[in-house]
Amino acid sequence: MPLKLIYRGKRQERTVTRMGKQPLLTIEDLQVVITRKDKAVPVVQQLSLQIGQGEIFGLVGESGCGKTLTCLSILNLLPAGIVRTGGLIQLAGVSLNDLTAAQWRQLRGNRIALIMQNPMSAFDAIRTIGDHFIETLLAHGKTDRRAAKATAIEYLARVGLPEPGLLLRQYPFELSGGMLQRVIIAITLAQQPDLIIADEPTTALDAASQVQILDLLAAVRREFGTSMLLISHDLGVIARLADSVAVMYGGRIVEQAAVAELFAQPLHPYTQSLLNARNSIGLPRSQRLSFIAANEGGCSTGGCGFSGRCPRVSPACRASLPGKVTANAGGHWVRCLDISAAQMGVG
Ligand SMILES: Nc1ncnc2c1ncn2[C@@H]1O[C@H](COP(=O)(O)OP(=O)(O)OP(=O)(O)O)[C@@H](O)[C@H]1O
Repeated sequence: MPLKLIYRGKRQERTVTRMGKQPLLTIEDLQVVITRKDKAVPVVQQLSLQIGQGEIFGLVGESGCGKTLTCLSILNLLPAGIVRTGGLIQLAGVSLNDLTAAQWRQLRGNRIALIMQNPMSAFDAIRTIGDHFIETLLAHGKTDRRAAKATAIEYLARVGLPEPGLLLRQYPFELSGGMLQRVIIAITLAQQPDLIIADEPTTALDAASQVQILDLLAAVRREFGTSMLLISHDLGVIARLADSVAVMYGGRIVEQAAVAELFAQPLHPYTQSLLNARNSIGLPRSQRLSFIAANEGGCSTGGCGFSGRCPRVSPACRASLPGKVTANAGGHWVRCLDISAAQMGVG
């Protein structure tokens, strides 16, 4: 069932400013470290990105490259033993660096909402969908219980869930994974956040539910103008939804571009391997164009983190970290020493 949305107030203004010049989220030089056996191991380094109003920004990379810790840094929700040691994070031009605990509580959900990978883990098994929905709205100071129930019914219907009144009385185990993810999206939308962070929102779902949830997120952006940071290890998901994409490897962004540009002209050898691996899904392993081994995690502190696996490696790659090279127009850049002038569109 399609979203039937009526623009009101704040929402209407947001749609008008969609894809405008002022970035909604700015991250500059984010650094995150894990303490392991009294040693600080960097796991996210030099990470900078901007997400525009109404933009869907994809962050892609294999397991352990630092995608989730980047999201949790934005929400100040890093687990114990993992700390942000540097970087600036701004929402609509306002720094989030020095917020109090109360300000963070206010910001989460109301301004920035998180949709996680496994919808079941977001629910308490002994509480109904209605308990979750209504208490979330009340906790964010939106309204009284009666009005919260009416809002819950309205938003459950908007995300295409049938019989929302009945649904409020059901328990999480009575719903499929796809339905629970819809409930989470409904709860998220009811709080009218400026930014949704969707961390692998379809990974735990069956194939049919995956497509439905991706279509729903596309409709949310179209109808509400909400900006999104979409995390995925799957380039197919990014291609379907995102406007721009950053490719992460070993805790760093190694390439960034508009989605169409990245797919048409991937420059970093790691991005090329990711695309080749995707194109060869379904073929026997021996016939695949390439196969990428799992990343051990942690950032390289010497040369390029991909140098150990790179087919185009040179001694210089192991000696120093490649800087950002701007390629073509439209904000496409890459961290690689082996980029020719022709590839950069200047030769
Ligand atoms: N709670 C934790 N304690 C210790 N190390 C952690 C913790 N969470 C993440 N890490 C480590 O930090 C690095 C980055 O992890 P992160 O979860 O951000 O990766 P990811 O790209 O999101 O991977 P995945 O797709 O598997 O979730 C990895 O080496 C991971 O092992």
